Amino acid sequence: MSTVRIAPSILSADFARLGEEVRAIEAAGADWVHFDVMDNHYVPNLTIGPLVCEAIRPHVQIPIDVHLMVEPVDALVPLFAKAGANIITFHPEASRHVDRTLQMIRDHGCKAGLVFNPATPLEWMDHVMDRLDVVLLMSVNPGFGGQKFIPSTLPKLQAARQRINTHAARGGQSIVLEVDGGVKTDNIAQIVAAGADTCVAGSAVFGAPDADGGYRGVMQALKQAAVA
Ligand SMILES: O=C(CO)[C@@H](O)[C@H](O)COP(=O)(O)O
Repeated sequence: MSTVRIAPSILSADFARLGEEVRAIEAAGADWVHFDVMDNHYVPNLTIGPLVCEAIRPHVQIPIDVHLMVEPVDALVPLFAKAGANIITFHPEASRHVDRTLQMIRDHGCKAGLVFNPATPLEWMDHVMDRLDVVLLMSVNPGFGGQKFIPSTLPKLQAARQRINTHAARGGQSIVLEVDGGVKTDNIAQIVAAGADTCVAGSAVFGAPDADGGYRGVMQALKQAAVA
């Protein structure tokens, strides 16, 4: 079985049963809970905040991976850290001081990461490599679940993987390479081959429940397809 991490995005979960839904994905083998925060300003959609993070925290042991699609960023960092987030990622163009925001996240005891939209250049990474725990490449434009994977993400993943490996070869810390948007059983192998070690999947997971309402079947299918 593959060692790729799967982080189901609860954007596609049943919000009326969120506690049950996150317990079900953990029981099915999910590695992280991916938690999409949208502010109707940086992105057109409006979703969930620290209160919901705090509410689901007691339901799972696995890390909560908070993806901030908000502008500005900094005021939310302490709130999500207090609400039980383990990882906080943000878009560099949404923060006036990227280095400071990364450090702030780490100072609050969370892993820190940058998120790159399809048209955001990877050069944003170069001067903050030593502050990064996660690099998240968006393979759709952020704002909505259920969109189609943008193929130009594949060479971009290879380029990000090269930067991360070069950094590690020079004695730097290890950095997770995560991809988000349109990940399915029929493209996950290519995505992992291009260098991703962590895949967010929203509609692919929550849109394919087992007969008992769990998600073991689809989680297993994604992990198996990742190494096919
Ligand atoms: O952040 C986002 C969208 O902005 C993602 O996390 C999506 O929620 C992933 O959903 P699918 O593309 O897997 O349905």
